[in-house]
Amino acid sequence: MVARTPLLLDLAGRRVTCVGGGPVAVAKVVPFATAGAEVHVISPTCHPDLAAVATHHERQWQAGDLATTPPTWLVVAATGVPAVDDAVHAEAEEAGTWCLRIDGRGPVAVPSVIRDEDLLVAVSTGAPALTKRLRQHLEATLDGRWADAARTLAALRRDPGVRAALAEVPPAERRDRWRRAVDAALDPSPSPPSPAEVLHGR
Ligand SMILES: C[C@@]1(CC(=O)O)c2cc3[nH]c(cc4nc(cc5[nH]c(cc(n2)[C@H]1CCC(=O)O)[C@@](C)(CC(=O)O)[C@@H]5CCC(=O)O)C(CC(=O)O)=C4CCC(=O)O)c(CCC(=O)O)c3CC(=O)O
Ligand SMILES: NC(=O)C1=CN([C@@H]2O[C@H](COP(=O)(O)OP(=O)(O)OC[C@H]3O[C@@H](n4cnc5c(N)ncnc54)[C@H](O)[C@@H]3O)[C@@H](O)[C@H]2O)C=CC1
Repeated sequence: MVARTPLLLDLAGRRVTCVGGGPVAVAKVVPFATAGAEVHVISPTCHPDLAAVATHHERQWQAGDLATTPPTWLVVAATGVPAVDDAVHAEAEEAGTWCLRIDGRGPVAVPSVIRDEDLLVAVSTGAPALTKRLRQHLEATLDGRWADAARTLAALRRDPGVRAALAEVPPAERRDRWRRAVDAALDPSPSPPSPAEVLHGR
């Protein structure tokens, strides 16, 4: 078992290089482009859905391809050709670049994701087919009030008025107000307390 550590990455404006342009590359890399990554594909062929969101270099992988300006943050080894994916992976380790291998043999892997604006649930198991089934099960059973609460509370967390009000109270009181704001946001009663009022201490 590979014990991978879950992290949340902000890829906006960051360089992602994808070696290979087949259907699996599409599934992995289109979401990175949607998240704002600057995606370059190095591959003799490139699926149109990937070409639509990336710069396509129509050729095979060459040693030195990760020495880019700006630097490559993440490389996806997506040829399915072991010798090529090995070469990409080795160069990534040398350069300190994260490497997602679609054959599962790299340090980086993508989870299954349920996303509704500020709410994100990520799932991983040792078996991708089970991961997908669990994601579908959670999606079908996840109550919409969690996403509603996330939307409300994340907006309040960014609100300068709320930040200013909370800056004036000691950390223990701040934590208590957030805990009560969560209770308010999840309160199913017809006229629940307002999370904003709770955070302002009113
Ligand atoms: C390690 C990882 C690396 C990575 O790709 O990041 C990886 C590797 C491999 N996947 C393989 C096969 C399949 N992958 C899927 C589906 C998904 N695979 C995803 C992620 C991951 N797949 C990473 C770890 C995930 C984790 O930790 O749980 C998901 C979750 C996310 C996504 O792709 O967005 C997405 C579901 C999205 C959703 O929720 O819908 C299905 C199901 C289907 O297609 O219906 C199958 C066929 C059934 C099967 O084989 O299990 C093979 C064998 C290929 C072969 O044998 O030819 C390998 C290589 C290997 O490790 O053996
Ligand atoms: N991680 C996952 O979720 C999954 C992984 N897989 C694995 O993915 C692989 C198949 O992926 P597909 O996208 O279907 O493959 P594919 O064969 O359709 O695409 C491979 C791509 O790599 C390119 N390529 C080949 N040699 C190259 C080189 N030297 N330099 C640059 N590009 C090169 C090809 O032109 C093509 O665009 C298999 O190894 C399978 O085990 C399969 C299903 C799911």
